[in-house]
Amino acid sequence: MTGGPSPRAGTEQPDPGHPRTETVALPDALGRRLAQTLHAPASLPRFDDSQMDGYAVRAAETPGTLDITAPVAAGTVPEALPSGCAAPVMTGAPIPAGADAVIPVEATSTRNFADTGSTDRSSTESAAAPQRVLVPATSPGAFLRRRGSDVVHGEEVLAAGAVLTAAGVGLLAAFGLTEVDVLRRPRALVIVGGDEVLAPGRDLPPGKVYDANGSLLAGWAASRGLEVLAVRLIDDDVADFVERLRADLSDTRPELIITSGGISAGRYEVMRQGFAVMDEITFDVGTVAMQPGGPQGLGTAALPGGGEAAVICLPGNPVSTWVSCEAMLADALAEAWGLNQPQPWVPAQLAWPVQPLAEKDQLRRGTLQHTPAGIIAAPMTGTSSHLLAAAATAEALIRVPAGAQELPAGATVTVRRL
Ligand SMILES: Nc1nc2c(c(=O)[nH]1)N[C@H]1C(S)=C(S)[C@@H](COP(=O)(O)OP(=O)(O)OC[C@H]3O[C@@H](n4cnc5c(N)ncnc54)[C@H](O)[C@@H]3O)O[C@H]1N2
Ligand code: MOO
Repeated sequence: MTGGPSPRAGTEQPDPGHPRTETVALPDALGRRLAQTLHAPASLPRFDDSQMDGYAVRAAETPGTLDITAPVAAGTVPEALPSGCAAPVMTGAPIPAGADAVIPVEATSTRNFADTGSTDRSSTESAAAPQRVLVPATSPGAFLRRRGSDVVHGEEVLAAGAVLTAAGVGLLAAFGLTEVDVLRRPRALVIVGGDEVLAPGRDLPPGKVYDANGSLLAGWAASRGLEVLAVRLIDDDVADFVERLRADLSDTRPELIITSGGISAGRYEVMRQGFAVMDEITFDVGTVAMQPGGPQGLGTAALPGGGEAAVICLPGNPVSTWVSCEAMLADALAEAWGLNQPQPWVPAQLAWPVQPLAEKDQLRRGTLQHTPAGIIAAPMTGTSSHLLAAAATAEALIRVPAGAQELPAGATVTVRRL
């Protein structure tokens, strides 16, 4: 089995029941994708300003001794600079008309504004403040930040679909924006369970286990850029599962359904048995040549009134579920919906010998050490898919390709940092 959810262009509207974009407040826009191309609504900087705490001068009047005018604080509008004068300007302050360069204060006879006189922004009076300053030679444009030198009004700054980084969010705020239109996150429904699986927080009768996968999948899906609509914890009652899923298809209208467990060869395989009786679901289950994460299901669910959801069924062992997400589903989401790219697979050298499986790639959990010679990958002891505690300390997946021969220490494998 290859692939993931049926690929769709990142901006396509899969469900007519939901708008393609939404408006979010700026801090919440981090990591979201822009709905429309952004053209700069203003030039940045908005005015010529000073790059340094220093003196605004006419370059042609340097070097020399100049009269000191009133200081120019950031956030004020200065008088024009008379000839023969130097205006103290603070970083970010507008440049007085007539000045064409700034000389950092430490390059002048003043050395440091902090020790010279009043902190009253409007005051020109100070017993300690010198009246004249000796400045070195400079040239026009020195230490000036020209209006529009970052971006010019009307210029394209970010393309539709671009992921907003922290710098991107800061840029929107610098333009004075408080909210932005972003592409809606694909809507995911998580279904986990089995008769033995109970929600954490309750007493645990003998033979039962707490649901690890609901939280695991919900957290992982949100971190990959999905909107998690709900986490449904079901038991092995097939009729109940079908009824609840039909209600969810109608009410929550997911674009992706991620299930965990209930798909292998047992007597009680609720997902597999439930999907089989639902006409609105096409579904196939098979095995990929990978351990953990062998059993996998893939399908689609038709939504009432139009639209469809991709159905991804992951094996129930917690490490199998998790490894399936990190090694396959992340790539499928990036390809299908343009969500964040997972870490690349990169070469590394085994820290110690490893015996591969004969016919399946094995995804060992391990730690990485970065050395001048490259990355050393140390696989953890134990390969079984119930070893969640070990997985929780892993830094990387280590792909050990199928083969008969033991791989010696130093053999090259590929690793994906988690
Ligand atoms: N005869 C065969 N048996 C099994 C095969 C096979 O090929 N033939 N494959 C094995 C492999 S590999 C895996 S992986 C599992 C996958 O089984 P299911 O996806 O059907 O998962 P379950 O049987 O429901 O559960 C497996 C295991 O995981 C625990 N589990 C399930 N859900 C949760 C949860 N939400 N939180 C915590 N733990 C969970 C469950 O209790 C079981 O221990 O099948 C093998 N068997
Ligand atoms: O593939 Mo199962 O996931 O080995 O445990």
